[in-house]
Formats: sequence, structure tokens, C-alpha cells
Amino acid sequence: MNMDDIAARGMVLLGCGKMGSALLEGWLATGLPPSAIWVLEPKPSDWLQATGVNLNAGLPDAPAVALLAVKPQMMGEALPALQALGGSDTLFISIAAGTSLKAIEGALGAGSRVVRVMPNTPAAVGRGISALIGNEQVHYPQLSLARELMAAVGDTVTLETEAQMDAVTAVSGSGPAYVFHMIEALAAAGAAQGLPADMAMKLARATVCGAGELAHQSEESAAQLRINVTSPGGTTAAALGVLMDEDHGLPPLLQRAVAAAAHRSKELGQ
Ligand SMILES: NC(=O)C1=CN([C@@H]2O[C@H](COP(=O)(O)OP(=O)(O)OC[C@H]3O[C@@H](n4cnc5c(N)ncnc54)[C@H](O)[C@@H]3O)[C@@H](O)[C@H]2O)C=CC1
Ligand SMILES: O=C(O)[C@@H]1CCC=N1
Repeated sequence: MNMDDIAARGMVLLGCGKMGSALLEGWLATGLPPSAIWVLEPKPSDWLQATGVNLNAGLPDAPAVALLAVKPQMMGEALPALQALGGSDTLFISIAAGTSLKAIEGALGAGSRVVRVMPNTPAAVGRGISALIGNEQVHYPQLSLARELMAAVGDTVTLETEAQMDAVTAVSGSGPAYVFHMIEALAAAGAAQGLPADMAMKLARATVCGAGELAHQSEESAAQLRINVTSPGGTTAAALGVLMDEDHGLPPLLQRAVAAAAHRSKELGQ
């Protein structure tokens, strides 16, 4: 199975909120025809209605993929809409944080092929990163289809165990929010140094985007890119003295933030 099968047999998207829309936007941009996508979404946005996908319409009998993009807490209520497809050769892909392969297979019926994926919102611009793992019913062709689907909107990694998903969720699933907050905090710090707020925001946003793009394009390590900015005895070294403090700097703060997210991911799975 490949992307051509999705175009031919169709794909169902269950839930099209923030993450579902980010993925859909990315797939449409890569040329997946809207006529091949069936979306079930009780509160469709204006954007979704304008995409030309099949919205809240009767589903195809045997779609290649059904992607579950509802909140973990809504899964029990939302899955019955897809139960008729359970046990078929439709590949179920769940992006729900915390919800285990076993729980999804349990709700859809034994024998269902399920892949868990943790994507992130930069998928909307083709720059996502997704981690994947399948249940026992998933073999190479299904995993490879899921990988191809996610590769259309960014990079992918395949996990060794499902247990790694909590840490992945905490690093790359939630991670864009940490970076957006970094923009907010850097802008606020610039304003505190006397810059007009809108100018500080423009500088902070461009700096994070530019540094991200440099990290993306450069072959140098993140550590080397940092060193390249840091003149001995200069301004960056003064700031890094604060940020790299072992007790109160960014590393212990991020350790705590990522641990909190991983802990919450585990809780969502209970
Ligand atoms: N937002 C993010 O950055 C990421 C979210 N996720 C996961 O994606 C899933 C969705 O998250 P968001 O898009 O952020 O939430 P959201 O609340 O924006 O989207 C969920 C959508 O599901 C719809 N929905 C509710 N009940 C439904 C039903 N019975 N049938 C069909 N649709 C229904 C809601 O109307 C809503 O539009 C969650 O499981 C989350 O863990 C995973 C990675 C990143
Ligand atoms: O906040 C959440 O629970 C979801 C999962 C990863 C990003 N958003």
C-alpha cells in the first residue's frame, strides 16, 4: 500500500481540530486530492469547509487509512463511528497522546491494524516530525504506508517500543509550544530592556525562526552553532552563564517540563 492507494481508496479523518487541520493542510499541499479525504468533525472550521474534502458524509466501505485525531478523552465516544471498519484491512492511525495501541485495538475489535503516531503542528508547513509504532497486526507494508503518509508532511522516526511514546510526546509532540513560548519570553525580555513591544516581538520571532532554519540547514551540531555565536567574554557568554546554570538554567527547567509532559502522557493512558 502507498499514497496511491490512499488516493484510490480514500482516507478518513476522525476529528479535525488543531492537529487534524495541521496534517490535512500539509497533505493537501503535497497534492493529495480533497475528494479522497472523508472528514468527520462536529464543529468544522471555515477553512475545513473550504477545502473541498467530503465533510460529515457517508464513509467509503474500505478506506486505506482511518486517522484518529480526537482528544484522548473523546476516543471512546468517537470510535463507534468507525467500528464497521474494525478488523478490515483499513489501517488505523491514532495520533492521540497517551492512548495505547491495546486500548484502540480493544475499541475497534481484535485483529485491527493500528499504528500510533505522535506528530507535531509544524506538519502544516511540511516541517513536522512524527514518531511511529504499530501493533502486532501491523507488518512492513502497513508501517511503510503510515511512514509515507507522515513523511509527506515532515520527517519520521520509528520507535522500538511503545513505552518510548511518552517521552516522544513530551519532546516533539508538545515541543513546538515550548519554542513558541521561548519567542514570547524573549520578546518580553526585550521589552523589559526598553524596546517597543512589537519590535521586540519581531526580533524574537525572526531570531527563533532564523536559528531554527540554520539548525535545519547546517551540518554543524547544535553545540557548535551555539559556540559560533559566542565571542569569548562577550554578550552571549554573559547570557549563557545564566541559561546554562546547572541548578537554575534552561537544562534543569526543561528536564522538569519534559518530565511533567511525559508524566501527563502516562496519566492519559490510564
Ligand atoms: N495539538 C497538537 O499539537 C497535537 C495533538 N495531538 C493529539 O491530537 C489529538 C487532537 O488534538 P487537537 O487537534 O489539539 O485537539 P482539538 O480539540 O483541536 O481537536 C479535536 C477535534 O475533535 C473533534 N471531535 C470531538 N468529538 C468528535 C467526534 N465524536 N467525532 C469526530 N470529531 C470529534 C472536535 O470538534 C475537535 O475539532 C489529541 O488526541 C492530541 O493528543 C498529537 C500531537 C500534537
Ligand atoms: O497537549 C497535548 O496533550 C497534545 C499532545 C502533544 C501536543 N499536544
